[in-house]
Amino acid sequence: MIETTIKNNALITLAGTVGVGKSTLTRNLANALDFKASFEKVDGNPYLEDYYANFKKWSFHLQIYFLAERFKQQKAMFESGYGYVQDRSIYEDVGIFAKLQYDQGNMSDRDFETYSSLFEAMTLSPYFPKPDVLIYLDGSLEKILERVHRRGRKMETDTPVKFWEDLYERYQNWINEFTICPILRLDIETYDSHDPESIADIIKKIEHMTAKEVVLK
Ligand SMILES: Nc1ncnc2c1ncn2[C@@H]1O[C@H](COP(=O)(O)OP(=O)(O)O)[C@@H](O)[C@H]1O
Ligand SMILES: Nc1ncnc2c1ncn2[C@H]1C[C@H](O)[C@@H](COP(=O)(O)O)O1
Repeated sequence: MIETTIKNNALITLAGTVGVGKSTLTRNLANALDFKASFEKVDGNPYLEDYYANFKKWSFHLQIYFLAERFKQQKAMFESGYGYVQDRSIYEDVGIFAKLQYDQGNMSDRDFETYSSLFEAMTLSPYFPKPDVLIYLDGSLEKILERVHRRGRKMETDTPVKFWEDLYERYQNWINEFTICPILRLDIETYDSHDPESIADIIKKIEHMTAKEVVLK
């Protein structure tokens, strides 16, 4: 565990496209800070494989499932008083994934409106505070695809590269418009998640971003 000035009830959220390294960094940052880690569960997701096989049929079901999971996750974090590193933000679900499928005609107007109003109602609840910082992981698409293939989830490696290119481009646009909380951008070529010095360096950056303003008397 590292000595830090980051408040022990902080919420640090990681964002970035599939395979960029969120789960790995979430785990290592949480360990170093002695924070809890909140992961997005892929194993046991009842829709994910069907979704990749048929976006049109399963997009709405999958999004509702992710929202429900996210809600339970947020509630658990709220009730335990935070001190969490969170693997992926809810803002990506709606702003990137659901929107992508809607724009490509895989979610109807009616389904997208139902989904969006549910999302808005949820985020108005006290379970959804703004993160203290959002760490955005970025890198070249080539490097990210290499990681997706190394990890080897078949449903992802079988998905045409066009989908990953589209997702990647949407992420670039989304983060440039994101204003909900402070953003720490990290280039994945500049750190090693398994190296304690890299993690310490990232923690220093978070400290700078979350430091309270010093009031001079
Ligand atoms: N800093 C890193 N250097 C090299 N490989 C990494 C690094 N971080 C993650 N990986 C690898 O990349 C793949 C995707 O990482 P993961 O953390 O599962 O990404 P995400 O949660 O963003 O989908 C995994 O095989 C993981 O071991
Ligand atoms: N909201 C989502 N819609 C569609 N697919 C999603 C959503 N959230 C996550 N996913 C997918 C993308 C990956 O295949 C897995 C896990 O994501 P990862 O970035 O590897 O943590 O779920």
